[in-house]
Amino acid sequence: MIDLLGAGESGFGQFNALTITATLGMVTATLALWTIVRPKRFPPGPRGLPIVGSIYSINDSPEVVFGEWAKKYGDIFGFKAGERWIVVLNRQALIKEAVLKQSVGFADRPDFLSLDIFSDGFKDIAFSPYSETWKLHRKLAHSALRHFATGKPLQDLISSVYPKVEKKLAMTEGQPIDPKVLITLLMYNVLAQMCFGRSYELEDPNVAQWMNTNDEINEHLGLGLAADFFSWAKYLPTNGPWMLKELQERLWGFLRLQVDETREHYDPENINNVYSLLLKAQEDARKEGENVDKLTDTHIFQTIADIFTAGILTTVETLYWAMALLATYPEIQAKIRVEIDDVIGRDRLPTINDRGKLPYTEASLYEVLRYSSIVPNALPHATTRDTEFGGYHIPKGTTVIINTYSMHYDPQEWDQPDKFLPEHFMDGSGTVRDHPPSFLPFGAGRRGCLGEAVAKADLFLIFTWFMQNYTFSKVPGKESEEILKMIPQTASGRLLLSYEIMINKRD
Ligand code: HEM
Repeated sequence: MIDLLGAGESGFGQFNALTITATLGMVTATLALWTIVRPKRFPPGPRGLPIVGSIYSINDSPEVVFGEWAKKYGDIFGFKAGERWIVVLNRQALIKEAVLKQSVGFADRPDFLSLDIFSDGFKDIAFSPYSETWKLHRKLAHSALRHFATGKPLQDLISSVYPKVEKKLAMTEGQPIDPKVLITLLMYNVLAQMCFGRSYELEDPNVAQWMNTNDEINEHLGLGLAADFFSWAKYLPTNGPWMLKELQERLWGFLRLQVDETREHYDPENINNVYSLLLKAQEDARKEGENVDKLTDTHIFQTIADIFTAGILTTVETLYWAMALLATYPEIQAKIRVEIDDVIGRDRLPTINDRGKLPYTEASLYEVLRYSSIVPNALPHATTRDTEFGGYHIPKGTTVIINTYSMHYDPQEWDQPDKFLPEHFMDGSGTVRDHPPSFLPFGAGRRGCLGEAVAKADLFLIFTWFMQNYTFSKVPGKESEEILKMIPQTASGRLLLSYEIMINKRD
């Protein structure tokens, strides 16, 4: 007998299974495709793949990938990275329009998990959202830096470290040296005195440990965490967030010792370092009966951590580039030295008042900042509100990348941008061009670098002192070796790989 019913059931069952599978497939495909449907009037850009977007393309120096996309889609383009829509701004007109003219609209930061972990819940200055709390801390930090990190106090502070550097260099005279350790120790001392009123031996093992931890962070987390782009990734048993927490604890642990010590010796009648000034602000607010929710110990710790870390790492990387460039271009080095010998001579230290009198030296330093572009995409911004920009609509909360590298290497703005030429910053009459239009190494506007003035003064004093007293050259026998090689695969910046040079005292 033919089992009509059974056959019918089985046919119906098969039909049902097929329909369900097909429907599920279609729903999944639609949902997946929906993940890359652009918001209305969003800037054009690469389409990317469902779910992941174009994140797979950002696997090496993002600023280079962005340059390629800008050629294809224009100076403003957008793409999806995991769950995030990202807009990238290129070249000076658009970047300045955003950070200077529409500063508030672009003043937020994205809520990446990595930044959340690093700033103890966005309680620092650099990564916290645009808010009243951020404004308060930025203002406080600004005023503290004005007190302790400008003019004569800064000059005295920096020159107090020179004897330690001289001693160290005397020990390595005639031998190849990787100057990274030396300049980190120099800057560490400067920042420790500025922030905590404390100095360190150049050989202090804690300093070396602090440096290694920073290197580890760059190495393992240079391109951020998966959870920065996929919210569900924080539930995966991967070790990214855990590793970041552990590294952060190590980094902050050491800083905490200095914070506790400074607190122990805190004297409101004698405020002589940045951290004590922040404590005083907290104490005053308490006395006035003000709400100190925005001025907790964690906030103050995070502010000092920002100043300390940003203040050391950025200046060190810039000086590291400067030394490699000087060793590579001895003829530029010789011209700088002639100028310094003429204006300052050899018998006194360079001072902050020498600024403006050394055009070629200053032009060379600006060229180091342009050529190195150590922070090529600034820090990530985000829109504070729905924003009309460049003929497009950028929804509130969109991550925005300011590609300052595109300004610094723009062939329409610079003659031979790929070359290291101090003349880029000189005008025809021998005067330094300190604000050329396509130059923004510190960002600008609301979120511009808090330490720009400090960094420029630090760099001027240290660079000039080194040039006045030492020569930099490639290691004999290795003259043809390239030392300007960058660490690949990192979003932490354009950082150089380790190198060795000769640093010899001038006769
Ligand atoms: C060569 C040295 C330096 C360079 C190239 C540099 C560059 C930058 C850049 C590009 C930004 C991001 C701007 C933006 O997002 O639009 C930034 C932010 C910042 N920098 Fe610097 N910086 C340097 C030195 C310093 C120093 C010495 C300090 C502290 C003493 C400092 C503290 C900060 C802070 C706190 C922020 C975050 C500002 C905010 O979000 O409100 N930087 N810096």
